[in-house]
Amino acid sequence: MKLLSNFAASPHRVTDLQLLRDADVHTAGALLAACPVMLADAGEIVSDAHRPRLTIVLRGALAVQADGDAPGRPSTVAAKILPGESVGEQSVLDDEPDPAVLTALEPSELLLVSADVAWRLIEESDGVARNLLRLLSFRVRAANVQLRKRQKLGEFYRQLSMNDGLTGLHNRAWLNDMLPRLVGTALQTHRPLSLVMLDIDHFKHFNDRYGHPQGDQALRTAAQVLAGALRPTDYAVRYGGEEMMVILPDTCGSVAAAVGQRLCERMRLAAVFMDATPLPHITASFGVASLQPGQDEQALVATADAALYRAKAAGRDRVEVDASAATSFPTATAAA
Ligand SMILES: Nc1nc2c(ncn2[C@@H]2O[C@H](COP(=O)(O)OP(=O)(O)OP(=O)(O)O)[C@@H](O)[C@H]2O)c(=O)[nH]1
Repeated sequence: MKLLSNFAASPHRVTDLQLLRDADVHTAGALLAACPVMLADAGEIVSDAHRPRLTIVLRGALAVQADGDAPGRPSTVAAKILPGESVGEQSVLDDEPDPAVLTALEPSELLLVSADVAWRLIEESDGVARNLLRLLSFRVRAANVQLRKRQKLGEFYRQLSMNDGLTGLHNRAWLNDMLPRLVGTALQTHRPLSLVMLDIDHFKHFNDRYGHPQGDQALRTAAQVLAGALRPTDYAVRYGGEEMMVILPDTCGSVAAAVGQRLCERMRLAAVFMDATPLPHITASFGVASLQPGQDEQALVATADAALYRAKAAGRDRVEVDASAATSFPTATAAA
């Protein structure tokens, strides 16, 4: 930056400065008189990372870049400071250098006000203090709005990362997070919990014969069958490839076996359409298991998976219920 003059010798007036709008012009003018007016070139960084100070734009414009931007990444402009506006108030108030990076967006004239002078301006005029409070309150409000937007966006991406893009079911990442919690809750509360694992039959053949997009459509149909047949408290997960899982909290083995049967029948009957063209029906094989005392989620999944492969070996399009479902974890009532 190049020194142009001090404020007293510049053509700018106290009344042009928003922060000093309600200040006594003579007192404020006297306090600002010796403050330097600098000329910054377009693109020049004008922030001072070592000293708190107020920077007031007299001509041109400044970009404020958030301090949280990762190095090497294009920075995001958090705010634009126009003639009459100031930046750095908070750094003056808490006596900490401002970590935000200020860049001149065009050739700009800037009034630099040290923390000492800024404090004297505040002490001399209630109007300046009031303007400052209004400004800070506005900024806090704007920051809160930004924060809420980011939180919403974060939640949106979190949801997205927990769902399978093809079927819309929960995905493996969701399962890895949730199943241990569901199992833990069931064990702690002595409530039953059952799993149904299913795998579409001869799906390689389906893909080879009708094409991968048609296979994708069959997977979507299978997911719809699951989603349409479950209670709101149940969960359907795409476990991987053409294998899916249904988690049934608070459900004993005999009920889970009936759910498996119902899903098996609905899968067999479900029509698969690709652009209004009907494709052959699909079937799936199912394995049902129920949580046992002392069992962890991995053992439970392995038990349901083993039952599923017995269903495959027995001819597919059927439900195999593991012995654990017959002796399912006692409900609170049964345990009492
Ligand atoms: N279209 C499509 N196919 C998939 C997807 N994920 C996995 N597959 C296919 O699913 C098929 C699974 O084949 P296999 O594991 O041999 O099992 P299968 O042919 O269903 O035979 P069984 O399970 O024994 O009845 C493979 O051809 C995979 O390419 C997917 O997202 N879309």
